[in-house]
Amino acid sequence: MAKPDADAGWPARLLLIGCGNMAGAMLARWLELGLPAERVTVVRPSGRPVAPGVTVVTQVEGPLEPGTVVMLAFKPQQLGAVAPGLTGLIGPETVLLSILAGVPAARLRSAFPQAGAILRCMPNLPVRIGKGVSTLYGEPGMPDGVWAQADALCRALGLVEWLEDEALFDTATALAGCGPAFVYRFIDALSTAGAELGLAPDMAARMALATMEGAALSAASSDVAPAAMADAVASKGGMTREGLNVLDEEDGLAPLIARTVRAARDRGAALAAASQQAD
Ligand SMILES: NC(=O)C1=CN([C@@H]2O[C@H](COP(=O)(O)OP(=O)(O)OC[C@H]3O[C@@H](n4cnc5c(N)ncnc54)[C@H](O)[C@@H]3O)[C@@H](O)[C@H]2O)C=CC1
Ligand SMILES: O=C(O)[C@@H]1CCC=N1
Repeated sequence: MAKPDADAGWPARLLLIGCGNMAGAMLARWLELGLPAERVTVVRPSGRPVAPGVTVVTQVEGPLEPGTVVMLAFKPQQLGAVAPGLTGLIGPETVLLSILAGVPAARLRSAFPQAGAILRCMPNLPVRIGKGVSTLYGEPGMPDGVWAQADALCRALGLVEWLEDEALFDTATALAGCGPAFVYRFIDALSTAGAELGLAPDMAARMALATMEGAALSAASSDVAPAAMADAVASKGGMTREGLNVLDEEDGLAPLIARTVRAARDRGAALAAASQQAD
């Protein structure tokens, strides 16, 4: 796994505004790969320690050093409440990286008009093991150096995909940001189905998880498309085909997942609206 160069790639200072499930996973991975902990400050209302060497404060304090990367990692609905305390500290030397679902760059720009650069990043939880997906979008005209720094930071977390069209950001969020939750549900459903048909629940859980892991890893290391791999499992006249016939019914898995992803995507607009409140 490529990691950012010790000095060129890691930000001179990294300020996390919020450090819950998602930012916590990102930070843990970065620290594991060598991000110097003393460069990191976390703002969190609880003041609870995050990791050895990382400074934790309950309120953001300025001034920020030039070149500070500020990562917004609280809930989108909190933007209106958090922005006023932060906006005066964000200047032309600050890079703002937002992982807030649904919140458009224009909304961030109106909250932080002085920011040197504004990027959106949509990671997912497997970043913790370097197997995440991060979708990135930068405001037009972003300096190359900022692009490269964000790219390197996120590449340390797994796959990186840049979007040119921000209108697709909610779709990318639904697919990859929310995606792990959908996959976890599938694993659970597979396991439950096995248990309902008589397997011991703990055995079914182990088998479902290992099957998902093996299937995903083999698909990732194969040139064959997943749809064709499914057919390769199905022996002619055998058992798999009977199962696939159910999944492939007109109202089977594909339309279900399409509705799932669409519902998640459409929630982005509501989060964008909520982020406008209390401004
Ligand atoms: N959980 C996930 O898989 C993903 C989450 N995201 C985004 O990450 C952001 C955080 O989500 P989670 O980590 O899941 O939520 P979380 O609830 O685990 O973390 C949010 C954190 O923000 C902190 N916070 C609240 N008010 C604050 C304030 N005034 N100043 C500083 N920190 C404050 C809370 O103490 C909490 O630790 C959201 O905007 C979400 O859209 C993005 C991609 C995936
Ligand atoms: O549920 C959410 O809104 C965030 C965005 C992607 C994953 N969690």
